Amino acid sequence: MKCVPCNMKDLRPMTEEAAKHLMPQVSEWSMVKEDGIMKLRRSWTVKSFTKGLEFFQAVAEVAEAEGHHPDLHLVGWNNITIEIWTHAVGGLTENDFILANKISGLRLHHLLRRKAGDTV
Ligand SMILES: C[C@H](O)[C@H](O)[C@H]1CNC2=NC(N)=NC(=O)C2=N1
Repeated sequence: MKCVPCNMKDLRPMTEEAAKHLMPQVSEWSMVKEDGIMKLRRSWTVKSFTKGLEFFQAVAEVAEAEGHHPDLHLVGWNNITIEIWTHAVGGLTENDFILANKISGLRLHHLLRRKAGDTV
């Protein structure tokens, strides 16, 4: 499935209930609510800062192909957190789940720390 443009008139954030229903499809991701905005969030620990940038590059390619863009955080040199939400509607849309799923499908094992707080 592909993302649809976020500026379509009829695009509205999904309800928390609807989002919860979709969560099993992005099982490694969590749903968080921040300032009233629901987001998908996932963290990884990478082997080095440079590997973190490689990780971001791979994610950027998916984001560009979809025309849907995550918030990328690289903090404390090797901790990556990605948040996905639809800025245009201030919440979650199906696009966010599509993007999360595509990011989960990337083969990025070689960039990750073994004893990571995350099992990919
Ligand atoms: C037209 C195009 O789909 C929009 O400008 C997109 C670009 N990427 C986007 N990404 C995200 N995450 N949210 C948006 O609202 C958004 N808008």
